[in-house]
Amino acid sequence: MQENINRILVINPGSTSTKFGIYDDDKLVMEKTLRHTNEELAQFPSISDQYDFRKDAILQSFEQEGFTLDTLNAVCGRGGLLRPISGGTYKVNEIMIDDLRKGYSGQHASNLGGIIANEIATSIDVPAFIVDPVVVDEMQPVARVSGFSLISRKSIFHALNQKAVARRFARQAGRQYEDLRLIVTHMGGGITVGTHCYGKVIDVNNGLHGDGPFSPERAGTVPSGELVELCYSGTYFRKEIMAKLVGQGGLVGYLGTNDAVTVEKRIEKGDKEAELIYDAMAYQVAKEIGSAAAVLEGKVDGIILTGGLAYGKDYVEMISSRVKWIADVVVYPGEDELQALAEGALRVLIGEENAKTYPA
Ligand SMILES: Nc1ncnc2c1ncn2[C@@H]1O[C@H](COP(=O)(O)OP(=O)(O)OP(=O)(O)O)[C@@H](O)[C@H]1O
Ligand SMILES: CCCC(=O)O
Repeated sequence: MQENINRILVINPGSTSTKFGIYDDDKLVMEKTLRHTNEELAQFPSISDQYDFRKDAILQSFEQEGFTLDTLNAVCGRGGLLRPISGGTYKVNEIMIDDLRKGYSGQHASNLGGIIANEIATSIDVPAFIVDPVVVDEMQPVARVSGFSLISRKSIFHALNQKAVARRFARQAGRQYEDLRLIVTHMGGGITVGTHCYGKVIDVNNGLHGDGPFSPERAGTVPSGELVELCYSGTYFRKEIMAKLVGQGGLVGYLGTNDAVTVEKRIEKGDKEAELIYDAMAYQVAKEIGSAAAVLEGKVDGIILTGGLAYGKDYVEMISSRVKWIADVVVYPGEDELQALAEGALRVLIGEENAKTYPA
């Protein structure tokens, strides 16, 4: 390998997969998705117990592809439910590892990203980083006020992909991300709608167990009084209610599947319930985009739709037709997360940016 090229291993643990890639600078050399079955993961009581299983799977596959660790200049993982921090690239440190291990803000597969990156990097004495974890918090003060004085709104969202696609939009428009006012909607297992104002996400729904549109497997905002009544009805355990909000909410709760492709097939066959629920999911996303447009006072440079659901042409149309009066709608299906991790690490390795220190 040429001496002036930085080889970076990037790691993105998801709920049902571990994705990793090798980059020479920002060029993809190899990428792999290791899928984990329910049975495989069910043997681990918690996400942190999956650590060795996921790390060994990466290392084994890495070697099978003919790569050796000593060629790496850095390792970068997707960061997890840490303390709220601003966006950017962070060097992994002890406080971070401790927070990731205990799940400072909760349990999420991405908690393993920084831990695995750190272990591999330490073994070969190169730096380990995380980039734009799900807890990136750049919300403006007014967005934090929930209306219920005991609870503040939180920023938990697809920060890595949202920022990556926003930068991609800016590059394609010949502009700087920091000069744009954008609405970025990531639509995957969870759905988050971010209001990006001059390089900061000043408002966003908490897509994990907070608010916003319902999604393939999460309930999003629900009528609060009735939820409280249900919690105290004696019918459900706490765990069951939580599962109905996250994991078994949204499409799963109504239609028994989190797979939008299956839903589309049911609609084609004339399933009216599926049609209504699918349309409701688009309707709620469109309403959230409308709210973001109000936050940006109607001055919006673009609306970006991204994530797995953005592959669905009909679904995209159901949203676009409701919001295209606000600004042009651009669709980037899937996600750019591995590339975003590599670019985040590279910006630091080539001195374009300084790595931030967690938790400052
Ligand atoms: N071609 C397609 N048409 C419509 N929907 C699709 C298509 N491909 C994938 N999807 C849907 O996208 C959703 C999953 O999106 P994605 O893969 O981004 O989620 P994830 O990575 O599991 O979760 P998250 O993005 O929230 O981290 C599923 O509902 C899936 O059925
Ligand atoms: C909302 C945080 C990312 C996810 O959907 O898992």
